[in-house]
Amino acid sequence: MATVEASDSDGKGQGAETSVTYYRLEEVAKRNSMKEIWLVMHGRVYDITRFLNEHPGGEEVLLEQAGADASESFEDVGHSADAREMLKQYYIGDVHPNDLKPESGSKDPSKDAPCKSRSVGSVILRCSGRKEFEKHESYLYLC
Ligand code: HEM
Repeated sequence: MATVEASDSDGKGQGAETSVTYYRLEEVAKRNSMKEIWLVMHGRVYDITRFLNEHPGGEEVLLEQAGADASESFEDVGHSADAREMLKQYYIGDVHPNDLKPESGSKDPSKDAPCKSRSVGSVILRCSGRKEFEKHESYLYLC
């Protein structure tokens, strides 16, 4: 696990610092039981232990994905915007850049290029697997 500090990316911040915690996939994989269950979705790590009993789709499907990347199964179900909003409260950090894989299923070869992660000043720029900018807290994610 690693924590990286970064300042506000728009430069208009009040000097407030935020940090992101990176988890290795190896570490996530250990959280695979009802006692502690973590999932990876789109490069982000979620501790969904307290959500297990509340999931409208049941705990079984979550246990099947425990400790692993559940992005595809989550998208296959066609979860609502509400479900995506709920996710935020379980977010605990990002997958370590060295463990990031390009998202598969894209027919566009340009999207299959290996993901890059780099630091520009105090801002972490990271491939999100999509050709668009995405602002998350004070980080800019791009491909
Ligand atoms: C923490 C992550 C997740 C959250 C917050 C979440 C949330 C929800 C919510 C709110 C619903 C109700 C329907 C909707 O609003 O879309 C739902 C249904 C469902 N979810 Fe999840 N879900 C998560 C992960 C997963 C995963 C990884 C799977 C894996 C297959 C899954 C499978 C299902 C299924 C099968 C249903 C029932 C769909 C139906 O009855 O039509 N969910 N989930």
